[in-house]
Parts: sequence; C-alpha cells; structure tokens
Amino acid sequence: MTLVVFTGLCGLLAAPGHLHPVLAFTAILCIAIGAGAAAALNQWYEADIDAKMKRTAGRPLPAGRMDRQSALHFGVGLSFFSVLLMGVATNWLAAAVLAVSILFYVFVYTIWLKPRTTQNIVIGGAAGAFPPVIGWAAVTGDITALPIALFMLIFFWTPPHFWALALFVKTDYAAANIPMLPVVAGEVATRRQIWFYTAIMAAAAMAPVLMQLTGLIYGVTALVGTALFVLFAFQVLRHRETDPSRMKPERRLFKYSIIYLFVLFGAVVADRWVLA
Ligand code: HEM
Ligand SMILES: CC(C)=CCC/C(C)=C/CC/C(C)=C/COP(=O)(O)OP(=O)(O)O
Repeated sequence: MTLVVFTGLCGLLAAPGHLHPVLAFTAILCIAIGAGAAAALNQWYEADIDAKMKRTAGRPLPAGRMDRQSALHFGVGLSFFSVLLMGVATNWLAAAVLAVSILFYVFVYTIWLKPRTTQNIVIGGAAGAFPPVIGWAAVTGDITALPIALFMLIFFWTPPHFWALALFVKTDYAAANIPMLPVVAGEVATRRQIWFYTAIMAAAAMAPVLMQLTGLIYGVTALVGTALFVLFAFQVLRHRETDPSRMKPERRLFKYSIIYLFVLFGAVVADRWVLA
C-alpha cells in the first residue's frame, strides 16, 4: 500500500501543471482510501483462504476481530467515498481510473483470476499499476505517454516481484489451494517466467528514456537500477533450490524489487523538479 500510494504521488508530482496543495493532498488521500477499500473487499472475499495461510491468518476477519458484513460495508462505503471525493476535488477522469482500479482488483483479480489461473497476477496485477496514471490525471485531466509508460513499468514489474516471493512462500499457497505459478508449474518454470518478465520490464523501464519522456536523472538511475534487477533475476534463474529456507537469491530479488520501484519513481519526480 505504501508503494501504491508513493507511485500515485510520483505520478502527481511528475505531471506538468499545477494543482492546489490541498487538492493534491486530497487526491493522494483518495488513492490511499480507494486502495484500502479495495484491500478490505479482497479480505472480505478471501476470509476463508486467509485463515489457511500463516502469513494472513492474523488479519481482522480470520482472527475474528471483525465480522464479514462490516468488512463488506466498510469496503463498499469507502470505495464510493474515495471515487466521489476524487471526482469533486480533481476531475472525473482521475475518479474513473480510480474506480476502474478498485473494480479490477476486486472483480478481475480477486474473484475471477486469482482462484483460476497461474497468470492471475500478470493480468490482475494491472490494478496495482494504475496509481501513477490516477495521480497524473488528477493534475492534468489527461493521460499521455509518460503515465502510460509508468503503468507498463509497474505492470511488467509485478510478475518478478510476486513470483520471487511466491517461490519461498509456496507452501502457504498450496495449503490454501490457490494456483500460484510455483505450486502448479513448479519452480523451474517460475524461474524462467521471472526471467522472461524481467526482460520485458527492463525494456519498459528504458522506454521513457528512449522516447525522451524523462531526463538524465531517470536515465542514469533506470540504467543502473535495471542492470542490478536483471543480475538478481539471472541469479534466480540459475539457482536450483527447492528448500525455502535456502532461497537467498529469491529473497534478495523480492526485497530489491521494492527498492527498485521506489527509486525509479523517485527519479521520475527528481527529473521534473531538480532539472526543471
Ligand atoms: C497482483 C499483484 C501483487 C501481488 C500478488 C503481490 C503480493 C505481495 C505479497 C504476498 C507480499 C508479502 C506481504 C506480506 O509479507 O504480508 C507483497 C509485499 C509487498 N508488495 Fe506486492 N504484490 C503485488 C503487487 C504489488 C504492487 C503493484 C506494489 C506497489 C506498486 C507492491 C508492493 C509491495 C511492497 C512494498 C511489499 C512489501 C511489504 C512489506 O514487506 O511490508 N506489490 N506483495
Ligand atoms: C488504487 C487502487 C485501488 C489500488 C489497489 C490495488 C492494489 C492494492 C494493488 C496491489 C496488488 C496487491 C497488493 C495484491 C496483493 O495480492 P493478494 O490480494 O493476492 O494478496 P494476499 O495474498 O495478501 O491477500
């Protein structure tokens, strides 16, 4: 959620034009409330699955600190509130994209794809790629090449981010009967898919440079950051280990994926504000 809100903030700060600071703060608040509401609905739908996994068993619903109906009301209420407030405070394009991302996370990812296919996070993961587009649209009322490029970067970043983690928490997903890639296709296939999506992600990371949408700070940061990402993904590709306690390269890639996105998005903003 922190990174989702941060990428939304970067989309907002990188956009040309001016938004009153109170309205800019409201826009970011709406992304945070919308993302939280979507997560509440995810947990409402998955309460029984969450109870079966060590990582999620302590959440309010499986742990019995909240009843399911309250979670549903909370999620639906805050979803409407965030979209309406976004529309009133900024514009209805930003509100519409926020609504699409909430609906995508709940219906396309959580309800439709997650229980059915190993590609669940590839397509469903798009939900997490919308925030920079929302931030940008809140300022400009428009969606141009740079926010689309930032969407593509998060979209292709999500598979290596999640599958690196899935490799070492595989048993959890198996226990809950969720068809995550390492559970269904095995570890070697997962390592290959991580490598495949990392290659596309690397192209997506360099696209804003080649299209001259960003400046020198992003260019250098993306080049160095992506080279490291590719190196760590290559180590994961070559690693032949099935014991989760010995999956060091996989843990490294997962942790690094998070730092990577923080730093690249920070660089997009630095280009606009430092080099302006
Ligand atoms: C379908 C897409 C995604 C899936 C399935 C996924 C899954 C996960 C899971 C299971 C964790 C571990 C959480 C835990 O330890 O309890 C995690 C951590 C994390 N994810 Fe994702 N993720 C996805 C997309 C994203 C996106 C789009 C972002 C941000 C742009 C993101 C940012 C993070 C961060 C920052 C953490 C670390 C949280 C922490 O350790 O406190 N993820 N992700
Ligand atoms: C602006 C907006 C509405 C954004 C919301 C979308 C969002 C939070 C996307 C991130 C995707 C994500 C964290 C998935 C977690 O997967 P999971 O639900 O399978 O994780 P779990 O196993 O922890 O339940």
